Amino acid sequence: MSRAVAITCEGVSKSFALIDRGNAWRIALGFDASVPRFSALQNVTFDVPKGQFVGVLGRNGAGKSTLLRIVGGAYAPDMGRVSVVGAMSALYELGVVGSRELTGRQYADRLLAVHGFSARERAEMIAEIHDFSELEDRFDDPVQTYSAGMGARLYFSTATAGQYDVYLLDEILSVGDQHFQSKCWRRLRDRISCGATGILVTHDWAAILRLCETAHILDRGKAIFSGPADRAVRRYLYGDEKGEELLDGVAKFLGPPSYASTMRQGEDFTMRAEAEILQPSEVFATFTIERLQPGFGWETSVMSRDPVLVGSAPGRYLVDISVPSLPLEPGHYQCRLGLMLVDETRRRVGLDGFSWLNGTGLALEVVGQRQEGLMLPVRWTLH
Ligand SMILES: Nc1ncnc2c1ncn2[C@@H]1O[C@H](COP(=O)(O)OP(=O)(O)OP(=O)(O)O)[C@@H](O)[C@H]1O
Repeated sequence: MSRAVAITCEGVSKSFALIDRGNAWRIALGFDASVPRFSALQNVTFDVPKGQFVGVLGRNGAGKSTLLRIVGGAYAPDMGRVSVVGAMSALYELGVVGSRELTGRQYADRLLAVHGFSARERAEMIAEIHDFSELEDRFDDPVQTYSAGMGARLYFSTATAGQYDVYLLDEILSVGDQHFQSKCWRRLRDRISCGATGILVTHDWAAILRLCETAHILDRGKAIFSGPADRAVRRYLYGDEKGEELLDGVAKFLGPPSYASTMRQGEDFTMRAEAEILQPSEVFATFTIERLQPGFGWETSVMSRDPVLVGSAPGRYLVDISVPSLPLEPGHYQCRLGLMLVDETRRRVGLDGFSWLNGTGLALEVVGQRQEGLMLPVRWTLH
């Protein structure tokens, strides 16, 4: 069954005039046609299904923000078509743009009015924005007296105060301090869980993994990759989908490990791998079980505390891992198993491994009753 599409971007291209001192006067006089142009986006096509967030990755100047602005209607494309279904909130930049002489309160009121909220709705929302932004007394000071972080907090709080169908987010994750960032994440998750659709433009690939199922990579205005977010991140980080750079020739696994890829919750989990040390050196192994919680990110569910010494002399070694009474709730997980060196500065140097990041993740499905045997002994006392 095909899913409803909320955002369509079809064959979108955009160029900008290359302005320099020599030709600025031509633009000023409206002779744009004689000014050389530079192509910022070329024939970009993608859809965003309703209820999904997609990520857009790319190096500086790749065209990410231009694309987002075209989707949001701030720029008109030279060619192509964009359609967005539903009410939209666009967070193009973190900071307050225009109207800096207004107070925070007046600014929020104006932005909400632009989005069509009635005076009554605005009054309620402004109280909530005041609270969420934590601007306290400064909310009634002119925006031009705000620090960059305060401006970003005002803008984020206002642009996400209403429940919109579509969110366009440009590098929103650098908003304010850690405390405020985690509030922003909570709010976004809240909106997403209510069925919002969106596009997240960022250099922060971990944020893409937290929020998006699919992602696109732009390179000099062209979409060079579209696919699952983890593959896009590998490609963005490493230039191909192979993944992490590993140091060759020290130690390696002799084939994939053996383990049961489907198991019942509470059963003993075991995994066996064979490794070979090729050069005399202390080789360690690490093991984690993780899962991607859409909207929350990768969470580590089981982790061996420290890297474990496999051996130091060349030869073959059996690596056995066990997790008694696997304490995982039903769901789909990924196991990561790696070999590494730990250098004198305690930096870990990867030698070989199985990881979703390398495209060699070890899938694990846990079946059983949700919550069965996993209840923490929490006691409630209500006064
Ligand atoms: N209004 C504009 N006028 C002229 N050139 C522009 C304009 N907006 C963007 N550009 C140019 O278009 C190209 C793409 O810019 P864009 O801001 O979309 O890139 P980006 O991928 O978002 O980059 P960054 O990661 O650095 O924010 C850049 O070379 C930029 O200089």
